[in-house]
Formats: sequence, structure tokens, C-alpha cells
Amino acid sequence: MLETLKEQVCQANLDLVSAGLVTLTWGNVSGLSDDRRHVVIKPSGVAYDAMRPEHMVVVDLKSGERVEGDLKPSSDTATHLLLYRAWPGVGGITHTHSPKATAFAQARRELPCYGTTHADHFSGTVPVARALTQEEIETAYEANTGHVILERFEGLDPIAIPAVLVASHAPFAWGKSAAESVKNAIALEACAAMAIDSLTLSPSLGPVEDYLLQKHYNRKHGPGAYYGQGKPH
Ligand SMILES: O=C(CO)[C@@H](O)[C@@H](O)COP(=O)(O)O
Repeated sequence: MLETLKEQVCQANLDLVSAGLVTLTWGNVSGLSDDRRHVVIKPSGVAYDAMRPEHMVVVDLKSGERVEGDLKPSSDTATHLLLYRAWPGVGGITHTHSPKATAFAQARRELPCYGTTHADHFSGTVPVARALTQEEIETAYEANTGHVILERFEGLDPIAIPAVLVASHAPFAWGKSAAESVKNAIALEACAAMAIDSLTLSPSLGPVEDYLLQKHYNRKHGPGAYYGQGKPH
């Protein structure tokens, strides 16, 4: 079952490689079925150049049980499940250890909006989810990673800010589909790289003015969005 979604999720995982976002097997993408009952996710620790759609693992969203696939699902599956259960608008999740976004996560530094590139994708600062406690790490580590992300997003809109930096760990990004979550992970890495260069040139740099941030975010994502070909100028 879910053969099309398996192909899409496999392709989304391979797109991480083409985008230069993964080293070795350090990343995973999942996608949610249209009826929101099943999650298709990459298998754990399988080399990307050997990965095929038939290797994707199907997991029940509610129980977390594997319902299809011979391989073990990604070690981060429990984190993905927590986010899908909490956020109705999300249909795809990407986790990477892309170097620049991970540098922010390891430094436990949020990523403010320093320019229009960031504002085109994120309607504000990409936040840091706190580091897990020893007990959280030694018990249900991956589920607890989901919990600290959800805790950080209390009062924030995950659709408007589709990414987080988990302290001492790495980024997670999400979107309506697996493919969209990969795009947001690519955008996050590019913005983090630009932020590091901008801060090197101007260490006391602050975020851009809110009116510039709003203009750029809304022209792509707001109710009167006009960027691209689908809508009138
Ligand atoms: O976060 C980590 C490792 O710290 C994992 O996301 C990464 O190695 C990918 O694991 P999976 O191959 O998805 O099990």
C-alpha cells in the first residue's frame, strides 16, 4: 500500500543528497498519508545510494507500530510521529545534520531573520528547542525530542515557521508534503550559512525591520500572495 507515497518519500530523501544536506546517513524524511493514518519514513542507517522506494517503512501514526516494510524505520520516527499528531497542517518532515543549521543548533543559538532570503521562507526567527535533560535522554529520547519541539512551539505557528533547531542536536523542518519539508530544510541551511557570513562581517548585526520581513513573507505566503506564476500581480 501507499506505493506513490513511498516513491515520493524515497525521492525526497535522495533530494537531501543532491542538495548537499546529508553526510553519510545523517538525515531522514517522512511523509504522511492523505488519510493521516500512516507515516512513510526512510529505513534507519541505510546508505542513500542503495535506497529504493520498496525500502521505505510504513508506520501507524497512532500506535507507532510498523505495519509494512522489512527494515527498521528511522531512529527518529518517534519525533516525526509526535509532530504529525500535534500539527494538522503538516504532511512531511525532514531531519538533517546540515552543517550550518547544525552549527546554530549546537551553539544553542536561534536564527533571526537577517534578510529577505530568510523572510521568503520563515515568518520570523527560527527558534531553538531546549536541550533534553539526562532523564529525557535516557528514557524515551526520540519521543522527548518531539516533546521539546512542541514545547518550544507553544504560541508559535508551525506553518509560518516551518523549522526548529534542537539544542546540541540539529534541525528539523516540515511542510505540507515530504518534498516541501525538504525545500524548507534547504532554505534553512542557506539562511544559516548566510547568517554566519553576515555575523562574521558585522558581529553586532540585528534582525531586519519587521515591515521588510512581513512584505517578503506575505508576498509568497500571505492571503494576497503574488510571487510566482499562479496568481495575478
Ligand atoms: O540524529 C541522528 C543521529 O544523531 C539521526 O537522525 C541520523 O543519524 C539518521 O538516523 P536514521 O538513519 O534516520 O536512523
